Amino acid sequence: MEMKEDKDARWFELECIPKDYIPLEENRPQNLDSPVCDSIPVIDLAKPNGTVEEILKGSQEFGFFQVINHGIPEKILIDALNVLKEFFYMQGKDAPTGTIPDKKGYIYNRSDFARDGTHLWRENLKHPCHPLEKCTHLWPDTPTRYQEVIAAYLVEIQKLSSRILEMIGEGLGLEQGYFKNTSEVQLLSSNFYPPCVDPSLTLGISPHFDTSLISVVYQGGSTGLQFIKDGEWINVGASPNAFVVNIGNQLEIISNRKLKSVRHRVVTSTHATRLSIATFVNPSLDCIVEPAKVLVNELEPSLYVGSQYKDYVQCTNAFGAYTAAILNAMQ
Ligand SMILES: O=C(O)CCC(=O)C(=O)O
Ligand SMILES: [Fe+2]
Repeated sequence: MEMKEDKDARWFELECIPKDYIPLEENRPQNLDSPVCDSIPVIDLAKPNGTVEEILKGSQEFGFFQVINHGIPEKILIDALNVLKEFFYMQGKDAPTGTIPDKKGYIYNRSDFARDGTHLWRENLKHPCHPLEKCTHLWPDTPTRYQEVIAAYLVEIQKLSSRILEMIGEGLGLEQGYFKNTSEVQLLSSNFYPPCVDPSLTLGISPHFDTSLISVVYQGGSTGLQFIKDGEWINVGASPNAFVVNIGNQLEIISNRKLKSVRHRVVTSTHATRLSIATFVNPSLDCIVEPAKVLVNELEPSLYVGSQYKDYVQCTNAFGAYTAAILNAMQ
């Protein structure tokens, strides 16, 4: 995506990287020449057969796959990227960070902290999305189109993610509709990663696992997302109309580890800006998450103790630094 680079002098006129953005040597991105993975499945959802098997293969081997021909109108995707781009451009140097949602609302952060205390090379906007009708009006209202455009985007993500979860359920041998009333598109997290003069010294997002069932990411053809495979960082390819889907910890539990939640990160680029929209499809807060009964037997005993998703979120700070505020806003 073309981005004009006049947004914020704090990001774009930096010729050397401030010390507090540089992690300890062992936490820096090593080997930035990692290969682009051509083996993670790119699944054509318009195909009549074989998609369930491909989705399962991607989820077992890599924890990642992409989907194309998903039927979501391109305009909805482009509008969403554009309105988020405008939102990020509007946050001035002096904009307050860490806006805590009061009841419901949103959180905007610039250069938030990685676990080791260094700053990440990104800006981030996060907000609850469920139930949609009840939160739309509490999201940013500048740009003025924000709420309308993002709500339209999320309606499509709800449909797409239900379809994908249904296929995953089928592949695992779960009863039809297993996820139907127990999963929600709960959170949106959008990231703006400006170019960086030395990508070997910074991280857009540090290595992490997602705490979702699945995460659905639109990256508009940009690069930077990497996942780990056999100890090596692999780039997720950039196809403009594809969604990247990855398996989160909750689905790893429900599948009794047949599907893998895989560590991933975002690296920066010297020339390209990355804008991504991650949506987290999570269990409803009061769900008890445990391995599905049909996947547990004498030969394959349960590998996890069940726990309520809300407790899990609370105990692991699953929604990031503002988990308590977001949880509060969601209840
Ligand atoms: O695609 C991205 O920019 C990173 C999204 C991600 O991994 C996350 O928000 O958990
Ligand atoms: Fe993630």
